[in-house]
Amino acid sequence: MTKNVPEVLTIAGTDSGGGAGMMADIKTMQMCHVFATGVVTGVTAQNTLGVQAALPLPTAIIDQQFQSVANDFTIQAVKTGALFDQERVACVAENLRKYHFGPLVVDPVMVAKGGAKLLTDAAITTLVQELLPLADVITPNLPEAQVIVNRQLTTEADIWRACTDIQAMGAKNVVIKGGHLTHQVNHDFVLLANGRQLTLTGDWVNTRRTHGTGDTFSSLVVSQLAKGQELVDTLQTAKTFLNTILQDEIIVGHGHGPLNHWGAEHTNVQI
Ligand SMILES: Nc1ncnc2c1ncn2[C@@H]1O[C@H](COP(=O)(O)OP(=O)(O)OP(=O)(O)O)[C@@H](O)[C@H]1O
Ligand SMILES: Cc1ncc(COP(=O)(O)O)c(N)n1
Repeated sequence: MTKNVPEVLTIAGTDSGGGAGMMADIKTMQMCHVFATGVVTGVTAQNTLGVQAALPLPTAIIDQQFQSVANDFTIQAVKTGALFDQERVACVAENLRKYHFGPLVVDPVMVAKGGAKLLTDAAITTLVQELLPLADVITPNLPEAQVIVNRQLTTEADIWRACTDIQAMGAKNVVIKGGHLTHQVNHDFVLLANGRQLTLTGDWVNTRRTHGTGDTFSSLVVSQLAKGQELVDTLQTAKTFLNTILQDEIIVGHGHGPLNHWGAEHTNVQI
């Protein structure tokens, strides 16, 4: 028996600890039954306790990976994760303008859970000017949204205004993940391209095993879009998937443990 499967691309850094970055992306994509390809932007020596070292890759090998993927695969949706610095952000944006990979989800990763920087301050302007206008969906968490709009976001009204401002910068659909708003509220704020606002809600899960939540969320969105699911349904699926797997912990590592990507198997989460 032969069959076609949707092909997707993640452009991200690796995590030797397996819980975040490209590793979390591929695990999520695998669970969604799409075929994952990857352009590695940099390598991190990392575990659940933190990031011990990071090495951005030369742009020549990033360019070559794009070319290798583009020459052989029919990519239906693509996401970006950790891009490290200005040079790599510009390189990725240039390649995304050159090749047509379908809907682009930009996860503007800036800081790892343990506090290590995964994007230099100097790269923020390049990200806003070059990558953000290409995004069909952008998924900043609250601290990332604050950096993008360059002001504190305290109230829900502040967050909705930030969604509008980020949309005005060129991203079509904006999702500000509100997990960092307080430690009990778990709303994500969505401003769709047509101006409609919606809130994704879910119970707060009291766990410290949250390494890779952002990567998993954006990878779920990319995978479901590649399979043809509508954006609103896709976002709701991503939220439910995260909520479900956060409640089904696996004991791995000694710090902020990774998610259990099998956790939605045998549940009614449809992916
Ligand atoms: N403890 C939790 N309980 C329930 N949902 C959570 C929890 N932590 C994160 N989420 C959800 O997971 C999704 C990813 O959000 P989060 O804010 O963690 O992303 P992030 O900070 O970008 O992640 P990362 O630090 O991995 O890049 C959101 O929908 C968020 O509400
Ligand atoms: C290579 C890479 N990409 C992304 C993250 C963010 O994930 P988290 O904030 O959960 O540590 C990370 N830690 N490492």
